[in-house]
Amino acid sequence: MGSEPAECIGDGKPLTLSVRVQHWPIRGNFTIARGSKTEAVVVLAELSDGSATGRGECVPYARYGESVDGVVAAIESLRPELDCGLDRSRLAERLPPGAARNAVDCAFWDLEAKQTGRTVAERVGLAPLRPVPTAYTISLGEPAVMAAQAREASAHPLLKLKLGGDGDADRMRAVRDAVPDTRLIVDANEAWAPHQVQSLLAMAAKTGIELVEQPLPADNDALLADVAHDIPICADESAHDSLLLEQLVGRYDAVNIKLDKAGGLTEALRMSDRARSHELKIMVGCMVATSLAMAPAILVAQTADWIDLDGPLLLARDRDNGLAFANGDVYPPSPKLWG
Ligand SMILES: CC(C)C[C@H](N)C(=O)N[C@@H](CCOc1cc(O)cc2c1C(=O)N[C@@H]2C)C(=O)O
Ligand SMILES: [Mg+2]
Repeated sequence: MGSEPAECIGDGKPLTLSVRVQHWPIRGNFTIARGSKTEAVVVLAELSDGSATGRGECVPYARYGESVDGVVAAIESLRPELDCGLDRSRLAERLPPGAARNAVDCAFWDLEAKQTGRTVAERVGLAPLRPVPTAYTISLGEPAVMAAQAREASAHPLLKLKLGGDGDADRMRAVRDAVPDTRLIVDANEAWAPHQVQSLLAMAAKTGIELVEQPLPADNDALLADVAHDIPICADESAHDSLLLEQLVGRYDAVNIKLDKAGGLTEALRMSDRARSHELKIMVGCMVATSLAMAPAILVAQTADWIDLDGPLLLARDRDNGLAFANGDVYPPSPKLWG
Protein backbone atom coordinates (compact mmCIF):
# COMPACT_ATOMS: atom_id res chain seq x y z
CA MET A 1 0.00 0.00 0.00
CA GLY A 2 1.28 3.41 -0.96
CA SER A 3 4.45 2.01 -2.51
CA GLU A 4 5.17 2.90 -6.14
CA PRO A 5 4.86 0.24 -8.85
CA ALA A 6 8.22 -1.44 -9.51
CA GLU A 7 8.48 0.10 -13.00
CA CYS A 8 8.58 3.71 -11.71
CA ILE A 9 12.08 4.98 -12.41
CA GLY A 10 11.51 8.72 -12.84
CA ASP A 11 11.10 11.58 -10.42
CA GLY A 12 9.60 14.14 -12.83
CA LYS A 13 5.98 15.30 -13.05
CA PRO A 14 3.33 12.89 -14.40
CA LEU A 15 2.96 13.21 -18.16
CA THR A 16 0.26 12.04 -20.52
CA LEU A 17 1.27 10.38 -23.76
CA SER A 18 -0.36 10.38 -27.18
CA VAL A 19 1.00 8.16 -29.99
CA ARG A 20 -0.24 8.35 -33.58
CA VAL A 21 0.78 6.80 -36.91
CA GLN A 22 0.65 9.26 -39.80
CA HIS A 23 0.99 8.79 -43.57
CA TRP A 24 2.52 11.65 -45.60
CA PRO A 25 2.42 11.21 -49.40
CA ILE A 26 5.68 11.53 -51.32
CA ARG A 27 5.78 13.71 -54.47
CA GLY A 28 5.98 11.01 -57.16
CA ASN A 29 7.97 8.17 -55.65
CA PHE A 30 11.36 7.62 -54.09
CA THR A 31 13.68 4.71 -54.93
CA ILE A 32 16.85 3.45 -53.27
CA ALA A 33 18.73 0.16 -53.60
CA ARG A 34 16.27 -1.51 -51.19
CA GLY A 35 13.02 -0.53 -52.96
CA SER A 36 10.53 2.25 -53.72
CA LYS A 37 8.19 4.28 -51.52
CA THR A 38 5.18 6.45 -52.22
CA GLU A 39 4.51 7.66 -48.69
CA ALA A 40 6.36 8.43 -45.48
CA VAL A 41 4.97 6.48 -42.55
CA VAL A 42 5.88 8.27 -39.33
CA VAL A 43 5.05 7.87 -35.65
CA LEU A 44 4.18 11.04 -33.74
CA ALA A 45 4.63 11.05 -29.95
CA GLU A 46 3.26 13.85 -27.79
CA LEU A 47 3.92 14.37 -24.08
CA SER A 48 1.76 16.73 -22.07
CA ASP A 49 2.01 18.01 -18.51
CA GLY A 50 -1.51 19.42 -18.65
CA SER A 51 -0.52 22.88 -19.86
CA ALA A 52 2.38 22.35 -22.30
CA THR A 53 2.79 19.65 -24.97
CA GLY A 54 6.05 18.48 -26.58
CA ARG A 55 6.20 16.61 -29.89
CA GLY A 56 8.62 14.20 -31.51
CA GLU A 57 8.47 12.26 -34.80
CA CYS A 58 10.24 9.08 -35.84
CA VAL A 59 10.42 6.69 -38.80
CA PRO A 60 10.51 2.95 -38.03
CA TYR A 61 12.91 1.19 -40.41
CA ALA A 62 12.60 -2.52 -41.26
CA ARG A 63 16.33 -2.60 -42.14
CA TYR A 64 16.99 -2.28 -38.40
CA GLY A 65 14.31 -4.78 -37.40
CA GLU A 66 11.72 -2.11 -36.66
CA SER A 67 8.02 -2.07 -37.58
CA VAL A 68 5.42 0.63 -37.14
CA ASP A 69 3.42 -1.56 -34.73
CA GLY A 70 6.54 -2.46 -32.75
CA VAL A 71 7.60 1.16 -32.39
CA VAL A 72 4.09 2.22 -31.32
CA ALA A 73 4.03 -0.62 -28.77
CA ALA A 74 7.47 0.34 -27.41
CA ILE A 75 6.36 3.95 -26.92
CA GLU A 76 3.03 2.85 -25.41
CA SER A 77 4.92 0.64 -22.94
CA LEU A 78 6.24 3.83 -21.31
CA ARG A 79 2.75 5.02 -20.37
CA PRO A 80 2.78 3.76 -16.74
CA GLU A 81 6.25 5.19 -16.10
CA LEU A 82 5.41 8.53 -17.70
CA ASP A 83 2.45 8.64 -15.37
CA CYS A 84 4.80 8.30 -12.43
CA GLY A 85 7.46 10.73 -13.58
CA LEU A 86 9.81 9.15 -16.13
CA ASP A 87 11.94 11.96 -17.56
CA ARG A 88 14.40 12.28 -20.44
CA SER A 89 17.42 11.54 -18.25
CA ARG A 90 16.17 7.98 -17.60
CA LEU A 91 14.72 7.23 -21.04
CA ALA A 92 17.78 5.31 -22.27
CA GLU A 93 17.28 2.87 -19.39
CA ARG A 94 13.90 1.97 -20.85
CA LEU A 95 14.33 1.99 -24.64
CA PRO A 96 17.25 0.94 -26.87
CA PRO A 97 18.66 3.28 -29.54
CA GLY A 98 16.19 3.49 -32.43
CA ALA A 99 13.04 5.15 -33.70
CA ALA A 100 10.83 4.72 -30.60
CA ARG A 101 13.34 6.37 -28.29
CA ASN A 102 13.90 9.13 -30.86
CA ALA A 103 10.25 10.22 -30.91
CA VAL A 104 10.02 10.28 -27.11
CA ASP A 105 13.42 11.94 -26.55
CA CYS A 106 12.55 14.73 -28.99
CA ALA A 107 9.10 15.14 -27.39
CA PHE A 108 10.80 15.52 -23.99
CA TRP A 109 13.19 18.18 -25.35
CA ASP A 110 10.30 20.10 -26.94
CA LEU A 111 8.25 19.88 -23.76
CA GLU A 112 11.20 21.07 -21.62
CA ALA A 113 11.66 24.06 -23.96
CA LYS A 114 8.02 25.02 -23.52
CA GLN A 115 8.13 24.50 -19.75
CA THR A 116 11.31 26.55 -19.26
CA GLY A 117 10.80 29.21 -21.98
CA ARG A 118 14.32 28.45 -23.25
CA THR A 119 14.93 26.93 -26.68
CA VAL A 120 16.57 23.53 -26.95
CA ALA A 121 19.51 25.19 -28.74
CA GLU A 122 20.06 27.46 -25.72
CA ARG A 123 19.69 24.55 -23.31
CA VAL A 124 22.37 22.49 -25.07
CA GLY A 125 24.70 25.50 -25.17
CA LEU A 126 24.63 26.28 -28.88
CA ALA A 127 25.03 29.75 -30.39
CA PRO A 128 21.91 31.03 -32.19
CA LEU A 129 21.08 28.50 -34.89
CA ARG A 130 22.06 29.39 -38.44
CA PRO A 131 20.75 28.07 -41.76
CA VAL A 132 22.84 25.15 -43.04
CA PRO A 133 23.35 23.82 -46.58
CA THR A 134 21.50 20.54 -47.16
CA ALA A 135 21.89 17.92 -49.86
CA TYR A 136 18.94 17.23 -52.15
CA THR A 137 18.45 13.57 -53.03
CA ILE A 138 18.09 12.14 -56.54
CA SER A 139 16.26 8.84 -56.48
CA LEU A 140 17.86 5.68 -57.96
CA GLY A 141 17.06 5.22 -61.66
CA GLU A 142 18.48 4.83 -65.13
CA PRO A 143 21.54 7.04 -65.74
CA ALA A 144 19.73 9.29 -68.24
CA VAL A 145 16.77 9.77 -65.90
CA MET A 146 19.03 10.60 -62.94
CA ALA A 147 20.97 13.01 -65.14
CA ALA A 148 17.75 14.78 -66.18
CA GLN A 149 16.60 14.97 -62.57
CA ALA A 150 19.98 16.34 -61.48
CA ARG A 151 19.75 19.03 -64.19
CA GLU A 152 16.26 19.98 -62.96
CA ALA A 153 17.56 20.12 -59.39
CA SER A 154 20.72 22.05 -60.21
CA ALA A 155 19.56 25.04 -58.17
CA HIS A 156 20.59 22.86 -55.21
CA PRO A 157 24.35 23.32 -54.73
CA LEU A 158 24.75 19.81 -53.22
CA LEU A 159 23.06 16.71 -54.70
CA LYS A 160 23.00 13.22 -53.20
CA LEU A 161 22.70 10.43 -55.79
CA LYS A 162 21.15 7.15 -54.77
CA LEU A 163 23.14 4.28 -56.30
CA GLY A 164 22.35 0.59 -56.72
CA GLY A 165 25.44 -1.46 -57.73
CA ASP A 166 25.42 -2.53 -61.39
CA GLY A 167 25.36 0.53 -63.66
CA ASP A 168 26.66 2.92 -61.00
CA ALA A 169 29.70 4.00 -63.02
CA ASP A 170 27.30 5.09 -65.79
CA ARG A 171 25.05 6.85 -63.27
CA MET A 172 27.92 8.86 -61.77
CA ARG A 173 29.29 9.77 -65.20
CA ALA A 174 25.87 10.75 -66.61
CA VAL A 175 25.03 12.99 -63.66
CA ARG A 176 28.47 14.60 -63.62
CA ASP A 177 28.14 15.42 -67.34
CA ALA A 178 24.68 16.90 -66.72
CA VAL A 179 25.75 19.11 -63.78
CA PRO A 180 29.49 19.77 -64.14
CA ASP A 181 29.63 22.42 -61.40
CA THR A 182 27.38 20.90 -58.75
CA ARG A 183 28.79 19.32 -55.59
CA LEU A 184 27.91 15.61 -55.54
CA ILE A 185 27.77 12.91 -52.89
CA VAL A 186 26.53 9.34 -53.46
CA ASP A 187 24.77 6.75 -51.30
CA ALA A 188 24.87 3.08 -52.31
CA ASN A 189 22.72 1.91 -49.37
CA GLU A 190 24.89 -1.28 -49.10
CA ALA A 191 24.40 -2.20 -52.80
CA TRP A 192 28.02 -2.60 -53.93
CA ALA A 193 29.59 -6.05 -54.05
CA PRO A 194 33.11 -6.46 -52.63
CA HIS A 195 34.53 -6.95 -56.15
CA GLN A 196 33.02 -3.60 -57.28
CA VAL A 197 34.11 -1.40 -54.42
CA GLN A 198 37.64 -0.51 -55.52
CA SER A 199 36.75 0.44 -59.09
CA LEU A 200 33.56 2.31 -58.16
CA LEU A 201 35.41 4.31 -55.49
CA ALA A 202 38.03 5.22 -58.11
CA MET A 203 35.25 6.23 -60.53
CA ALA A 204 33.61 8.33 -57.81
CA ALA A 205 36.89 10.15 -57.19
CA LYS A 206 37.45 10.63 -60.92
CA THR A 207 34.00 12.17 -61.39
CA GLY A 208 34.59 14.67 -58.60
CA ILE A 209 32.22 13.07 -56.10
CA GLU A 210 33.14 14.22 -52.60
CA LEU A 211 31.76 11.40 -50.42
CA VAL A 212 30.56 7.79 -50.80
CA GLU A 213 28.00 6.63 -48.27
CA GLN A 214 27.65 2.98 -47.19
CA PRO A 215 29.11 1.22 -50.25
CA LEU A 216 29.10 -2.33 -48.83
CA PRO A 217 26.60 -4.26 -46.72
CA ALA A 218 27.30 -3.53 -43.05
CA ASP A 219 28.41 -7.18 -42.55
CA ASN A 220 31.33 -6.53 -44.92
CA ASP A 221 32.73 -3.53 -43.05
CA ALA A 222 36.02 -5.26 -42.26
CA LEU A 223 36.86 -5.34 -45.99
CA LEU A 224 36.99 -1.54 -46.09
CA ALA A 225 40.12 -1.47 -43.95
CA ASP A 226 42.08 -2.74 -46.98
CA VAL A 227 40.46 -0.60 -49.66
CA ALA A 228 42.59 2.29 -50.89
CA HIS A 229 40.43 5.37 -51.50
CA ASP A 230 40.92 9.03 -52.34
CA ILE A 231 37.51 10.21 -51.15
CA PRO A 232 35.89 9.78 -47.75
CA ILE A 233 33.67 6.75 -47.11
CA CYS A 234 30.76 7.39 -44.75
CA ALA A 235 29.00 4.80 -42.57
CA ASP A 236 25.22 4.90 -42.48
CA GLU A 237 23.67 1.44 -42.05
CA SER A 238 26.87 0.48 -40.16
CA ALA A 239 26.55 3.25 -37.56
CA HIS A 240 23.86 3.53 -34.93
CA ASP A 241 24.81 5.00 -31.56
CA SER A 242 27.96 6.29 -29.89
CA LEU A 243 28.85 2.91 -28.35
CA LEU A 244 29.58 1.33 -31.73
CA LEU A 245 31.54 4.24 -33.24
CA GLU A 246 34.93 2.81 -32.35
CA GLN A 247 34.34 -0.13 -34.71
CA LEU A 248 34.24 2.29 -37.65
CA VAL A 249 37.72 3.68 -37.12
CA GLY A 250 40.12 2.46 -39.83
CA ARG A 251 37.19 1.38 -42.00
CA TYR A 252 35.25 4.60 -42.51
CA ASP A 253 36.22 8.28 -42.65
CA ALA A 254 32.82 9.69 -41.71
CA VAL A 255 29.60 8.73 -39.99
CA ASN A 256 26.00 9.56 -40.91
CA ILE A 257 24.26 10.49 -37.65
CA LYS A 258 20.48 10.05 -37.80
CA LEU A 259 18.27 10.63 -34.80
CA ASP A 260 16.16 7.61 -35.74
CA LYS A 261 19.19 5.35 -35.40
CA ALA A 262 20.75 7.04 -32.39
CA GLY A 263 17.50 7.20 -30.41
CA GLY A 264 17.02 10.95 -30.35
CA LEU A 265 18.80 14.25 -29.97
CA THR A 266 20.41 13.35 -26.62
CA GLU A 267 22.35 10.44 -28.11
CA ALA A 268 22.94 12.17 -31.48
CA LEU A 269 24.77 15.02 -29.73
CA ARG A 270 26.86 12.50 -27.79
CA MET A 271 27.59 10.65 -31.03
CA SER A 272 28.71 13.85 -32.71
CA ASP A 273 31.19 14.59 -29.88
CA ARG A 274 32.48 11.04 -29.89
CA ALA A 275 32.85 10.94 -33.68
CA ARG A 276 35.02 14.07 -33.48
CA SER A 277 37.18 12.52 -30.79
CA HIS A 278 37.78 9.55 -33.13
CA GLU A 279 38.59 12.02 -35.94
CA LEU A 280 35.60 10.86 -37.98
CA LYS A 281 33.87 13.43 -40.15
CA ILE A 282 30.16 13.93 -39.61
CA MET A 283 27.12 13.79 -41.85
CA VAL A 284 23.69 14.46 -40.36
CA GLY A 285 21.01 12.50 -42.19
CA CYS A 286 17.33 11.72 -42.15
CA MET A 287 14.64 9.36 -43.35
CA VAL A 288 11.70 10.45 -45.49
CA ALA A 289 9.77 12.42 -42.88
CA THR A 290 8.27 15.82 -42.08
CA SER A 291 9.95 18.94 -40.77
CA LEU A 292 9.18 17.84 -37.22
CA ALA A 293 11.71 15.00 -37.62
CA MET A 294 14.31 17.32 -39.20
CA ALA A 295 14.05 20.12 -36.60
CA PRO A 296 16.11 18.51 -33.79
CA ALA A 297 18.69 17.30 -36.32
CA ILE A 298 19.35 20.93 -37.28
CA LEU A 299 21.05 21.33 -33.91
CA VAL A 300 23.48 18.50 -34.67
CA ALA A 301 23.91 19.87 -38.19
CA GLN A 302 25.38 23.14 -36.90
CA THR A 303 28.84 21.54 -36.71
CA ALA A 304 28.48 18.78 -39.33
CA ASP A 305 30.61 18.40 -42.46
CA TRP A 306 27.72 17.27 -44.69
CA ILE A 307 24.03 17.79 -44.05
CA ASP A 308 21.32 15.64 -45.59
CA LEU A 309 18.05 16.91 -44.16
CA ASP A 310 15.91 17.03 -47.28
CA GLY A 311 13.10 14.71 -46.10
CA PRO A 312 10.31 17.35 -46.34
CA LEU A 313 11.40 18.35 -49.86
CA LEU A 314 10.39 14.90 -51.07
CA LEU A 315 6.89 15.13 -49.58
CA ALA A 316 3.77 16.34 -51.37
CA ARG A 317 3.04 18.49 -48.30
CA ASP A 318 4.63 19.20 -44.92
CA ARG A 319 3.39 20.05 -41.40
CA ASP A 320 2.19 23.53 -40.46
CA ASN A 321 5.13 25.79 -39.57
CA GLY A 322 7.48 23.47 -41.48
CA LEU A 323 11.13 24.33 -42.03
CA ALA A 324 12.04 26.88 -44.70
CA PHE A 325 14.32 25.72 -47.52
CA ALA A 326 15.93 28.30 -49.82
CA ASN A 327 18.98 28.41 -52.10
CA GLY A 328 20.13 25.01 -50.88
CA ASP A 329 19.91 25.93 -47.18
CA VAL A 330 17.54 24.61 -44.54
CA TYR A 331 16.57 27.15 -41.89
CA PRO A 332 16.30 26.66 -38.11
CA PRO A 333 12.88 25.65 -36.77
CA SER A 334 10.34 28.05 -35.39
CA PRO A 335 9.46 27.13 -31.78
CA LYS A 336 5.93 26.66 -33.14
CA LEU A 337 7.25 23.57 -34.91
CA TRP A 338 9.68 22.23 -32.29
CA GLY A 339 12.22 23.30 -29.73
C1 LIG B 1 14.35 12.06 -48.30
C2 LIG B 1 15.63 11.35 -48.39
C3 LIG B 1 15.39 9.97 -48.74
C4 LIG B 1 16.31 11.42 -47.07
C5 LIG B 1 17.80 11.29 -47.14
N1 LIG B 1 18.37 12.16 -48.11
C6 LIG B 1 18.26 9.87 -47.33
O1 LIG B 1 18.81 9.52 -48.33
N2 LIG B 1 18.02 9.06 -46.29
C7 LIG B 1 18.31 7.66 -46.15
C8 LIG B 1 17.39 6.79 -46.92
C9 LIG B 1 16.28 6.30 -46.07
O2 LIG B 1 15.10 6.17 -46.79
C10 LIG B 1 14.42 5.00 -46.65
C11 LIG B 1 14.90 3.82 -47.18
C12 LIG B 1 14.15 2.65 -47.05
O3 LIG B 1 14.62 1.50 -47.55
C13 LIG B 1 12.96 2.60 -46.37
C14 LIG B 1 12.52 3.78 -45.83
C15 LIG B 1 13.23 4.96 -45.97
C16 LIG B 1 12.54 5.99 -45.28
O4 LIG B 1 12.90 7.15 -45.13
N3 LIG B 1 11.42 5.46 -44.77
C17 LIG B 1 11.31 4.04 -45.02
C18 LIG B 1 11.24 3.24 -43.78
C19 LIG B 1 19.77 7.27 -46.32
O5 LIG B 1 20.07 6.11 -46.63
O6 LIG B 1 20.65 8.06 -46.06
MG1 LIG C 1 22.31 6.53 -46.35
